[in-house]
Amino acid sequence: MPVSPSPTFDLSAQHQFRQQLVAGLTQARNQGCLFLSISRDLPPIDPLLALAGLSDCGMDPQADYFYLEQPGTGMAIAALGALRTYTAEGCQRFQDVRHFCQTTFAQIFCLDGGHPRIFCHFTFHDRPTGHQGTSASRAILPQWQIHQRDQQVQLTLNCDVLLEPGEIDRLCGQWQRIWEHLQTLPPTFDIESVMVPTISLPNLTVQHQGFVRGVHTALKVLQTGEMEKLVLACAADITAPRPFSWEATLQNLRHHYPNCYLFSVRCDGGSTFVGASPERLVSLEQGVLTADALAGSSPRGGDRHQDQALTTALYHSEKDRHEHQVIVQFLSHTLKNLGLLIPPPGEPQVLKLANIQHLQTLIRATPHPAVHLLDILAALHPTPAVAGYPRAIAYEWMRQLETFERGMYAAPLGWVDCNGEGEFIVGIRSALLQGTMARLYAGAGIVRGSDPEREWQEVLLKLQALVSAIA
Ligand SMILES: C=C(O[C@@H]1C=C(C(=O)O)C=C[C@H]1O)C(=O)O
Repeated sequence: MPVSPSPTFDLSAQHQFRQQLVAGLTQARNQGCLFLSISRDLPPIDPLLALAGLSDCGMDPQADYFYLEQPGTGMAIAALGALRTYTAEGCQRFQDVRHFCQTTFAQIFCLDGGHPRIFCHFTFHDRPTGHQGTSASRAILPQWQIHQRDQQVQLTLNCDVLLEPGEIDRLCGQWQRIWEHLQTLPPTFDIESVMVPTISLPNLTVQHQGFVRGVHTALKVLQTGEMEKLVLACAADITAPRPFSWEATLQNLRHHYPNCYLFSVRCDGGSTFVGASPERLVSLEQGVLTADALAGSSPRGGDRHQDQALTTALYHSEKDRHEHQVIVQFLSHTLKNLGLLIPPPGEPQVLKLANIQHLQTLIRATPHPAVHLLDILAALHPTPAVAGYPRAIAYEWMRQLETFERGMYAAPLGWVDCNGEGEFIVGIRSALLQGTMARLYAGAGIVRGSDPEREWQEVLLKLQALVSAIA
């Protein structure tokens, strides 16, 4: 990906932007590139607010978008519009997406420290059936991107190098409108304008019975020793009097779950997928590769004393420690088999969220230049945290015992950049919103010693957290 030295134009002025765009397009064409990427530093803004308002800047309200934020660390990425899209399905889908990303990055000419990213989302199964129109894998080079890290915010525009003069005018006008929009944003979301959630869970008798039946079957299989863990999930459908808003839902979630990864993406069927996941699958940033082992759960206590008692019980629970260890071992072995160096993982920590707490171990590894992040994804997904172990057997049982299609639930979602760095999270604690309808997902890991009713309570806790945030 060729990169030009940084010019000193002030991109906020439209005529200067035009000059730089035209010069950049020529340079990009001369280098044989197909795309140009221009970036500009922005003053601190709220990236969610920025994305939510971009549709007022002449963007198609149905345009593709992607949002990922971890409020606690100040990381946020928002992308809008699709310049190039790729879809794939089948067992080679991660490798196919890697090939698309590498080819696309090689065709981008980056002006002025530009840092384009490709956003990717996947479904849980590599050939989903009967799902809501979402491709098994989708990778998008966006038109617009806002990236925030350590208080630094950057706006990036990606465009085709073969723009007609009329299209250049249109793009300059759009840049100007977006620039003005970002300048006039209030510093934070106007909480008054956020729709207050008023929905409650529907009657879940059928799900409850089906789930408990599934757990009993799983326990019998676990007893034979043929399987060590199975993750069973369920879906709850909700209808609201007015259409759901992913922006309002995210705003509610970011208040309750600042330590989680908040995400939302438009699916290719027109629905939106939204959630607050505590689980990173894998990230590679500044040369450090990290994968999260997250499993073993307990509710939070009503007061400090009770909460501490629950934390201690979780930490020392043989059943939860075993459930957790299955994942630590799986991640460590899989990364080692890919040729990565891994220091021995430490003892688990307890990750406390608003309503639930989990055992968590961060697995660090030294990346290998020949192993792309998407190859790591291919090897890791689905981990025993969301499928079970051994994977093939867990898969069979999951398909038999779950009566709904997982879609994007529990599947990877994230981004990669031209240096091969990126971050993927696991799309749990999530919902699919389509107009006035929402489908909420939640699951729990079953191991020997699991109690069916307690596991159902865990699922219910996760569903309740979601239902109290969707708006
Ligand atoms: C499957 C889910 O969560 C997973 C299951 C957990 C458990 O059973 O303890 C904990 C975290 C996640 O790995 C979900 O939230 O839907």
